[in-house]
Amino acid sequence: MLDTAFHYRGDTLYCEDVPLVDLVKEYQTPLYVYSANYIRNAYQKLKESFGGFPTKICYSLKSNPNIWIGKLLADLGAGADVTSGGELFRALKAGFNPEDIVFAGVGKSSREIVEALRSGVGLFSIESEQELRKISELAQSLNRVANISIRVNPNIDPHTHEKITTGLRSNKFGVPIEEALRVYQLACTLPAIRIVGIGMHIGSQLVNLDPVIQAANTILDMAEELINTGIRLEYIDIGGGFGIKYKDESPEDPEIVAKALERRLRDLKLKLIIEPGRFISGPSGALLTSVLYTKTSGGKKFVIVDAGMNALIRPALYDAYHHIQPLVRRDKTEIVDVVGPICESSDYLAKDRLLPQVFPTETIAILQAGAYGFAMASEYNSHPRPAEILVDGNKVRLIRKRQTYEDLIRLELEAEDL
Ligand SMILES: Cc1ncc(COP(=O)(O)O)c(C=O)c1O
Ligand SMILES: N[C@@H](CCCC[NH3+])C(=O)O
Repeated sequence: MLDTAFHYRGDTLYCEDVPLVDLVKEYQTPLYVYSANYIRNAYQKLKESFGGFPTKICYSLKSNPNIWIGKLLADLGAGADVTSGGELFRALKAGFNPEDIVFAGVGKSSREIVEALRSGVGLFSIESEQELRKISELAQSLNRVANISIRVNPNIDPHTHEKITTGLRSNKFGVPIEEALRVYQLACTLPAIRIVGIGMHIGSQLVNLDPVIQAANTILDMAEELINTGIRLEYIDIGGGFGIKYKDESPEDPEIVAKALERRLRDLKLKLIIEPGRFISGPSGALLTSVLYTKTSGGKKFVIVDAGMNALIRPALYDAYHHIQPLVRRDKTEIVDVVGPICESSDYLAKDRLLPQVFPTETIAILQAGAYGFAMASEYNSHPRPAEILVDGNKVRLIRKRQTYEDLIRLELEAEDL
C-alpha cells in the first residue's frame, strides 16, 4: 500500500476530509492538491527520528516551493535549503528564520550571493574553490562574514536513477573528496569566511540508505581530520534524498541513519543538518487531471487528459512511475497509455498501465506528485500552470491561482511598454 494523503471513503477519493470531486467542481483541472496534515506528520516523524541529538531539519524548497507550504513548515520550526535567489526570496516570504537557511547549489551568481549575505543566511554550502573565493570577496566588500561548509563529493554511488545521482566524481556537484582538505585550508586563510561545517548530498529518491550512512561516515572521518588540525566545526550536513514509495519500492526508514550516526556525532560534538524535500512533500500531493478523449491506435488505447509533461514532467524526464486512481472508484479495468495534450511523444503520465476504465469528463488523480511536480511545471505549448490547493482537515485553501492567458503574455506586453 502507498503511503499517501489520498484515500477512498466508499467509492470516492478524498484528501483528508475533502472529497476531490468537490474541489474539481470548484477549481477545475489540472489541479494540484496537498494535505497539510501529511506535511506536518512527515516533518514530525523526522523530528522524532533525529531527536536523539541536535538536528536542524532544513526543508528543501526545490521539491515544492509554494510559500504556503513553506510557511506551514516554518511555523513548525523547520529551516530551509534553498538553491537560488528565487528560492531564498520565497523562503524569506514564507517566514523561515534566515539563520536556519542553507544556501546550496553549484552555480550561485554574484547577485544571489550578495542577496544571501544581506539577508543573513546561516550557511553557504560551497561547491568549488572559485565560488569560495567569490563569496569571500563579496562578503568582505559588504563588511559581512559568510558562514560556510564545504559540500564534499565522496564518490559514493547512491543507487538511484542516474539523472538524480549527485555523489559520484563524474557528477558536477561538490568538491572532490581528495581536494577537500586543501580547500578547507584555503578557507582558513580567506577574509570574511567562517568555517562552521562540512556537507554532502549524494542523490535523491534513495530507498536504500546504506550509501548515505557510508558517505556520512566518510565525511565524518574528514571532519575528524579537520578538527584534529585545529579547524572548528559545528555542523555536518548530510543533505536530503530520503526516498518514498511510488510503486513497489520499500524505502528504508530515515531513523536508521540517525541511529547509525548518533555515537560519532556525540563524540565529535557535531550538530546534524538534514535537507529533506521529497520525503515531506511528495506523498502529500496529487495532480488531478480530467479525461478529454479516449482513442485507440496501433492496438493501444490512449486516455488523453488535460495535464501532461507541462504539469508533471517526471514520467517524461525519468520514466518515473506515478500511481493513478480515479476520483470515483470503478471495478472494470483496461490497459491504457495516459497521455497529455503536449506536442511531444514523450508527453505521457502512464504507459501500458492497467487502470480502472475512465470516460471523457471524468477526473483521475496522479499520486505522489507533491514533490518535483508543480515545482518543475512549465508553460510549454502555452498551457497556463495549474492552480494549487492546500487541504487541512475539512478546510480548503487556494494557495496558488490558476494562471490565465493574460499571465502568459504579461511580461511580453510590459517589455513592449518600456
Ligand atoms: C543539496 C540538496 N539538498 C536537498 C535536496 C532534496 O532532495 P530530496 O527531495 O531527495 O530530499 C536536494 C535535491 O536532490 C539537493 O540537491
Ligand atoms: N527532480 C527530481 C529530483 C532531483 C532532486 C534535486 N536535486 C525528481 O523529480 O525526482
